[in-house]
Amino acid sequence: MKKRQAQPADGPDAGSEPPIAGPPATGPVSPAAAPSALAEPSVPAVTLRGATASLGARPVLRGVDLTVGRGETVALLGANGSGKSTTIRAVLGQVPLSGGELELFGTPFGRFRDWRRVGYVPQRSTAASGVPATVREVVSAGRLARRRFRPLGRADKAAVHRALELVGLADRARDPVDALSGGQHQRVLIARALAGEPELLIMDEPLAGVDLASQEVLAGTLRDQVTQGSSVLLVLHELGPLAPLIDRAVVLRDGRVERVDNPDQLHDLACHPHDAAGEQGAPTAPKIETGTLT
Ligand SMILES: Nc1ncnc2c1ncn2[C@@H]1O[C@H](COP(=O)(O)OP(=O)(O)OP(=O)(O)O)[C@@H](O)[C@H]1O
Repeated sequence: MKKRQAQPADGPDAGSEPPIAGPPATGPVSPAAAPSALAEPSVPAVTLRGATASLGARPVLRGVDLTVGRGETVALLGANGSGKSTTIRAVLGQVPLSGGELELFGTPFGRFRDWRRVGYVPQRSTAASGVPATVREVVSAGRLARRRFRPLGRADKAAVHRALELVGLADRARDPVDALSGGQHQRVLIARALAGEPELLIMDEPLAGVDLASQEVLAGTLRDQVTQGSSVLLVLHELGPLAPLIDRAVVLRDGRVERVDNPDQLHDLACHPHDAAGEQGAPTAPKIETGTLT
């Protein structure tokens, strides 16, 4: 099935800021990559090699290797505190690496400017609740990396509308975000990321605290993105309705990759998440230890 070919992002409105995530922290960067890597669709969207990072004095990432290929959907799993959120925050430049290498679309992080290619859905608890804005205004912020400080054009407004339709909230566009339920709020954040038409979508626990209806909307939306060739990196506590979309699950433990599960193992985990052994006593897939849903 799939996939949309990744387009090289250049041109006058190419975004240069991280996606609604504040300025990236500075940190060591890998050696320069060839400029042609930006135009090379086979180059992974994300490459982390031996990434280490500390929060305060505490070493949190202890040598993480992670690759998200073009059109690939990778889930980060692991117990509470294993370093999942820190890993994606490192990919976004919010947590500086103390060692190792990070490349986005083949470009060393320190030289990466093309943030319009990246969409980010933060954990819902860190999202902008209490902000006096309408649903459309929040979703429009997803075009900022493309527009910088210029007003939205027709294409921007169409992209915002499309994103709202994708998450089933077009009829709520004028409502204040504070008038929405938790699950609907999560859908707004997803629409904000989708409005930027990213090639790489990064999501931190998109299912946490989300009702079944919104989970299904999310699964459908993600399927649509993947079909178009987007790459997806997401933190999950359980695979749930997203299981069929996931190509690889990278399980973290104590800031390191404990193991990587392929689609067959994922099928077992999705169908028998709590079975450590099959009917004959033969092991199926090792159980994924997850944190609790918040
Ligand atoms: N600001 C901080 N300062 C110091 N330590 C931190 C900070 N934020 C997180 N940590 C610690 O870093 C470790 C990894 O945290 P992280 O949020 O990446 O884990 P996680 O796997 O996403 O956990 P969860 O499933 O609970 O969201 C944890 O031990 C956590 O206590």
